[in-house]
Amino acid sequence: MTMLIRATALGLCPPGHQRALFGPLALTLGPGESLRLNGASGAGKTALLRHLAGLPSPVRGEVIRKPGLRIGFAFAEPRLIPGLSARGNVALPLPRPQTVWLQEALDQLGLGACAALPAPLLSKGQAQRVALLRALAIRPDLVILDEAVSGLDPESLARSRDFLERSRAETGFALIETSHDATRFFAPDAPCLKLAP
Ligand SMILES: Nc1ncnc2c1ncn2[C@@H]1O[C@H](COP(=O)(O)OP(=O)(O)OP(=O)(O)O)[C@@H](O)[C@H]1O
Repeated sequence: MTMLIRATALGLCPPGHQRALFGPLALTLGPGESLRLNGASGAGKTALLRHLAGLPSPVRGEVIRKPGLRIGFAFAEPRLIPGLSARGNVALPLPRPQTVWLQEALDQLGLGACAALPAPLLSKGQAQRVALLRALAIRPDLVILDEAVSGLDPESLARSRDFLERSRAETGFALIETSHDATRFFAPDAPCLKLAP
């Protein structure tokens, strides 16, 4: 099977730490596969996810990504563009205007009424749903969710779960996720990689 990501000799020993927080460890992820990352606060989950995605990170180790791999990344902190509306943030990474998809997606996540609001006026849970849609908008091969739904109420969580599952059924993306709340994993039965010394 073609691998999306293959990583080896992963490890983290941040400046000022006497010993490694985790590693060495390796992981591979193929199309449509899921992986959960587990570890105490400060274990290095966000740092590892950033390293896998090619973002600046103190984690060391080789990462080979399938050429052209499209990664949709959503963090606990939504990191929306403040000068754009909710709709504008989701539309930003779209390669071309997809008005129908956009409106349906916003409605399905319960964001229809706030779609025109500037990002700074959204609640945390609204902003997290916008960030989730933005991650899915590019039709990614791999979705990385880092505590991405931690602020959602049960109904918003259920809507997000439905939307993510339907998107996944259409495009078959792989998923790596982390959550301190085990009930908030989208793939709770997926293999779990525990980060620990
Ligand atoms: N750019 C960086 N430079 C130096 N150290 C860093 C950097 N980024 C993270 N760290 C350190 O790496 C360690 C792991 O941080 P990280 O945010 O990955 O933990 P986490 O497992 O995601 O924690 P939480 O569950 O609380 O979000 C922390 O000690 C942090 O200070």
